[in-house]
Amino acid sequence: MAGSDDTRPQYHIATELVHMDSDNVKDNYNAASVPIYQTATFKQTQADGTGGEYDYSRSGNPTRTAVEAHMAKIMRAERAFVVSTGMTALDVILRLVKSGQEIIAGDDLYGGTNRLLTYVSQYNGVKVHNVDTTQPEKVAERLDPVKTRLVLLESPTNPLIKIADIRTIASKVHEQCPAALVVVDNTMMSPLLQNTLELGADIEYHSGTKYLSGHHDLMAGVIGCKTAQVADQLYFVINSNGSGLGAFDSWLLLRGVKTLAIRMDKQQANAEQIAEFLEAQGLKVHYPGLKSHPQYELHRSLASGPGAVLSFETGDVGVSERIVESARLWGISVSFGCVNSLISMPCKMSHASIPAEIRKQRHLPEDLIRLCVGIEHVDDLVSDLANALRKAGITVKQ
Ligand SMILES: Cc1ncc(COP(=O)(O)O)c(C=O)c1O
Ligand SMILES: N[C@@H](CCSC[C@H](N)C(=O)O)C(=O)O
Repeated sequence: MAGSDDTRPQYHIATELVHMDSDNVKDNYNAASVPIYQTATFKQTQADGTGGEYDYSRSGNPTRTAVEAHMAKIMRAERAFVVSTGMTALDVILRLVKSGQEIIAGDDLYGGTNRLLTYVSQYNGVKVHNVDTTQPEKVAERLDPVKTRLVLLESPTNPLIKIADIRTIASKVHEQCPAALVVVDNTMMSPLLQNTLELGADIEYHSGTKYLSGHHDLMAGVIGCKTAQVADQLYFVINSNGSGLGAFDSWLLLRGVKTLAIRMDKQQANAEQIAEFLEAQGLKVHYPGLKSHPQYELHRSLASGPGAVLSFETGDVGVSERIVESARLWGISVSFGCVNSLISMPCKMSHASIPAEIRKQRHLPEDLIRLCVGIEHVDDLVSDLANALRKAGITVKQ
């Protein structure tokens, strides 16, 4: 880990989230909160343009450096970067892939990720294989020691909450394709619940728009790299295309991440109760905290909790629409990871950019409802959901 000090105690992640290493916060006045360096350029002392630690905010900014160093510590990364959105994080990573090379990705993945992968396959001469990542052998079948450059995983997947055995897949990839990189979108778990670099990934990225910030008041992406070599390549891209996060949003992200543990603990506890309530109604619920989840044990071996996003099927699109529109506390909205609870229909919202025939091929149910559980009182959330189910014609057992 960058800048690690062997004599420093290793604290629990909930503690690490709150405390910043003091050498990451250089400030003339000992400000308790990292200052927002809202500046495009920095004065130099030498005629050759040197003499200052920073020269231009596209290349580096002290507020951004502070949150990047903090995220590297939290993710146990050699180096971390913060960029303008989660999709920008993926876009920066995809610059590592050249024409003629191949990517292996899941067949259940965020709609925007699918859209960007489709773009690179159409315009950049990159072949993308979409496979069922719940089966490591399906990934292994597509590995090519010469062509495979990236293996891109989500676990749990968005929106069907399937689990990829990151550990097994990473070891197969590294064994068969030493030049390939394993990349994991860890947005749904956050670094609090799952550390994918320790599970074998080379790059972990997040939509910082979600749990890391927690309040839906900014867009951000976070990338953690296992090696300095990959980090140098990604920094070159970020400096070249100007995708680094601005100072104010860096500051907001840093403020948000400090409360990640307390938010996620509450959101997850609520989600567990809501998943049990829905399952008790006879609905098909996708949530790795339920023993009925086909990969319950696998998920427990990868992560320290099931998180706070779940989805369920009603068997009828009209019924699902009535449930979504009848909820009062659950806001109809895309995104997740915020303190307030959200309800959505992925096929009509977050995953609408995946063409209908591909959604069908990949068995993405049109009636699927996704719940992103917040920190409200769980009784209010259950009661609001029960009312919505009743309004949609479902008999509710309490
Ligand atoms: C799993 C996942 N990864 C990445 C993204 C992209 O993040 P952003 O919206 O910050 O670009 C999203 C949602 O947008 C997502 O759900
Ligand atoms: N209209 C947006 C939809 C964003 S979905 C955001 C989030 N990842 C989710 O899963 O809810 C788009 O076209 O990208």
